[in-house]
Amino acid sequence: MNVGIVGSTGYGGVELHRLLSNHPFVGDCILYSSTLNGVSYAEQYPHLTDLSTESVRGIQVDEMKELDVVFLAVPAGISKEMTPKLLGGKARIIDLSGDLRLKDPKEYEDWYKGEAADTSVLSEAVYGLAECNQEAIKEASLIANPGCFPTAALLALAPLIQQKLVQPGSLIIDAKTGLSGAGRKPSLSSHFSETQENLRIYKVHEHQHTPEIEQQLKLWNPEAAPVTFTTHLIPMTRGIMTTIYGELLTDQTTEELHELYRSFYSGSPFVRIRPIGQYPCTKEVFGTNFCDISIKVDPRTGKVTIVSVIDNLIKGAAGQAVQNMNLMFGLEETSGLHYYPIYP
Ligand SMILES: NC(=O)C1=CN([C@@H]2O[C@H](COP(=O)(O)OP(=O)(O)OC[C@H]3O[C@@H](n4cnc5c(N)ncnc54)[C@H](OP(=O)(O)O)[C@@H]3O)[C@@H](O)[C@H]2O)C=CC1
Ligand SMILES: CC(=O)N[C@@H](CCC(=O)OP(=O)(O)O)C(=O)O
Repeated sequence: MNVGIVGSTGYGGVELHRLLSNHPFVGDCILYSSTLNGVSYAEQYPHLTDLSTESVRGIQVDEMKELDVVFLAVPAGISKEMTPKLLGGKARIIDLSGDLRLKDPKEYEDWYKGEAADTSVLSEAVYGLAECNQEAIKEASLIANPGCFPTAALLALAPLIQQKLVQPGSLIIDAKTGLSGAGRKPSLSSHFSETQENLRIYKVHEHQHTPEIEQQLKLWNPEAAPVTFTTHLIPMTRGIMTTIYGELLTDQTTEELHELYRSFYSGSPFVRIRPIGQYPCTKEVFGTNFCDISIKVDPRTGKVTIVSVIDNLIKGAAGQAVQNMNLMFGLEETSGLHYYPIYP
């Protein structure tokens, strides 16, 4: 398969390049940039010296349409313009941005503060939460790859919500992220002096991933209600942890819920349900496509606590995109994604 990466100079793009360069079924991997043409990729990323011999090319839509897959690793606001130009060609498209995830254009306008993609494009886009939407993903020509926080939160919640075991409206999703989630372009809030030895809450009740989480919860259970979702910046490069609290509707024990989760994810090679009493940390999934989950009931309060961790650049972005590509092309779901976590 021949693939292209738009936004190849960004963090999502360089992670896609790493995974696709080591993928057994990928041939050419063409690197596109909106600002550079003919510049060596290893010059942009010196850790690839003698490993990457490619140069970055200017965006060429006609050429991209003839590839097998085009990954759009570009900021929100770009792919909604680019996707209509690519649709109808040979290439299947996987968009890593938030442009095509929300089905209701009004939701996009409210949360992303910009004009939504055309409704015909939105209706063609399949939400690429790989563990939960496989049949649609296999047939899709356009994938809206999930956001990093929704991936961690939704995988942690899927069994509970689908089984209607928690009080709708009681859910609190408390998330922490490393700084690479903000992309390569530096800003004041990602400045070393502003972030090291510091912990900061941000976008309180305004995070653009809130409607994405709620949209999927409602598809699983029409009675699902708005969630409380908060995000915090942690002085580390990669990793997301979500700690989720919800009120149980029945007297479930930890053992029962643990068994439910194990059985729900028994066919999912990238979701690891931890043994009872063991809680995952971000380092234990660093550099991999895993999502590790733990669950515990508090009989005193009748509440359940679920913890999930992912590597934001892999399961939260490039890795899930490659997993979706594998599903779309009938390959083993794990092709090119067999990495052990880098530890310590
Ligand atoms: N970082 C993460 O953990 C995650 C990111 N995402 C999403 O993935 C996408 C990429 O994120 P990330 O790689 O972190 O971001 P970066 O800022 O690191 O990279 C984005 C790249 O997009 C390209 N770009 C910028 N403007 C344009 C434009 N007008 N037209 C075409 N290309 C443009 C730039 O490359 P050039 O100038 O060379 O064209 C840039 O390198 C974003 O939508 C992000 O929200 C999703 C999940 C997790
Ligand atoms: C640390 C940091 O700033 N993370 C970003 C991650 C969001 C993202 O990647 O954007 P999408 O909406 O395209 O998924 C944030 O919280 O907004």
